[in-house]
Amino acid sequence: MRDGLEVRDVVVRYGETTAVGGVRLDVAPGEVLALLGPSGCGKSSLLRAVAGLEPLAAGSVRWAGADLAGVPVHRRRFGLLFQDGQLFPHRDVAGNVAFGLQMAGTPRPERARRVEELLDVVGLRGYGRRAVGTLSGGEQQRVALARALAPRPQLLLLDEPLSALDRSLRERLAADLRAALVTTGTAALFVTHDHDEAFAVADRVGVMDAGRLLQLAPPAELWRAPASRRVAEFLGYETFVPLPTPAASAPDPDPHPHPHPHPLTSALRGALGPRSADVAGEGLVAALAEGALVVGGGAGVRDTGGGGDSGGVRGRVVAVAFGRGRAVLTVDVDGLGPATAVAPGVDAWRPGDVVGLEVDRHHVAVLRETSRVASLDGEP
Ligand SMILES: Nc1ncnc2c1ncn2[C@@H]1O[C@H](COP(=O)(O)OP(=O)(O)OP(=O)(O)O)[C@@H](O)[C@H]1O
Repeated sequence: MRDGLEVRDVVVRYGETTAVGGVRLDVAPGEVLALLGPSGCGKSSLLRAVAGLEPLAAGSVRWAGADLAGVPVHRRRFGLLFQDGQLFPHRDVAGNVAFGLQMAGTPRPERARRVEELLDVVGLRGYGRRAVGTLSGGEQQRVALARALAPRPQLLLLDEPLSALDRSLRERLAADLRAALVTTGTAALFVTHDHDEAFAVADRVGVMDAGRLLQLAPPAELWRAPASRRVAEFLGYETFVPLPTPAASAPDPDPHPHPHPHPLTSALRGALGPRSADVAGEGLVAALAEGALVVGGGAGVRDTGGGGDSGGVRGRVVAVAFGRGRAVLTVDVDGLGPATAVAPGVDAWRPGDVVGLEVDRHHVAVLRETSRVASLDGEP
């Protein structure tokens, strides 16, 4: 018998629409797993099926080895938290947090203790007597989280709980949400379309598309080695550069070695080092996220010549945007087209500048593309 949640080949259908097309995953006790994917990929449907709110067309959902088919929502001991926490407006903060405990018949002194404890966990100590209508959106979601955690659910199911909040609040709350789950040792399944949020909250992230789970891995592993271009795109990789097999490491001696590899190909191979050699072979692609191309040579220095330290990769600035303490440039790299580069200094750059570019390998992943793509070096 296994501990925790086991989702096995779950299918959810709405009439002709297959929203979830056979998903298998586990959530260990105390583990936080995020489901990441675009709107309509089926992540909410999967969450609702685990909750018991949607019938399974096929497959099974088990907790601690017991099949939950036929177990109604309120008997699963799973907590639910949605985008809009839906607090009871006529109860104060403590009354909201105490709700589940009251339903379970928890004695009053223990209830009061637990409410204090939970308000502390979500950073709202002393808020018990406040009317919920006087709270900010972020505070209301904190109360909703405390209310969901109070009855010690075996699993907390969260559907985009932060998406109604503004960005800076979301970032802070994502960190606080993770801390609250870890502190209370609560296993959670967390649905989001925001990769930063998934990375901030989860121990492992599952990337979903069109009702399928494409990859499930810890954030660092997912970031370093996305299984496909589709996964990489969801994670925020935006530019894809083919990496032809270098002549030296090709299985057969290449009758047409590349005498002049594209400077960017060489720079990527140099920056990636053994990572690109490890996965030598056909169809390798480097995926570049924002931050992968960095304007070298210090602020205000333009490279109009041979490239200097940048290994000869040059780009022409097409557009300039402000990026929180740095410039985010759209640069046209010969043979690659438009790509994003970051640069020190927020107002030192103008469209038309030619800049030298370096590669920051922490923002680059190597993946294998099944269909061949044209090479920067002019090889097929
Ligand atoms: N009650 C329903 N009746 C019919 N079709 C539905 C229903 N709920 C969802 N769907 C469809 O199932 C598919 C998956 O929807 P689901 O809400 O699970 O996706 P999602 O990834 O959570 O998207 P979002 O982030 O927009 O909520 C979509 O094509 C959607 O239109």
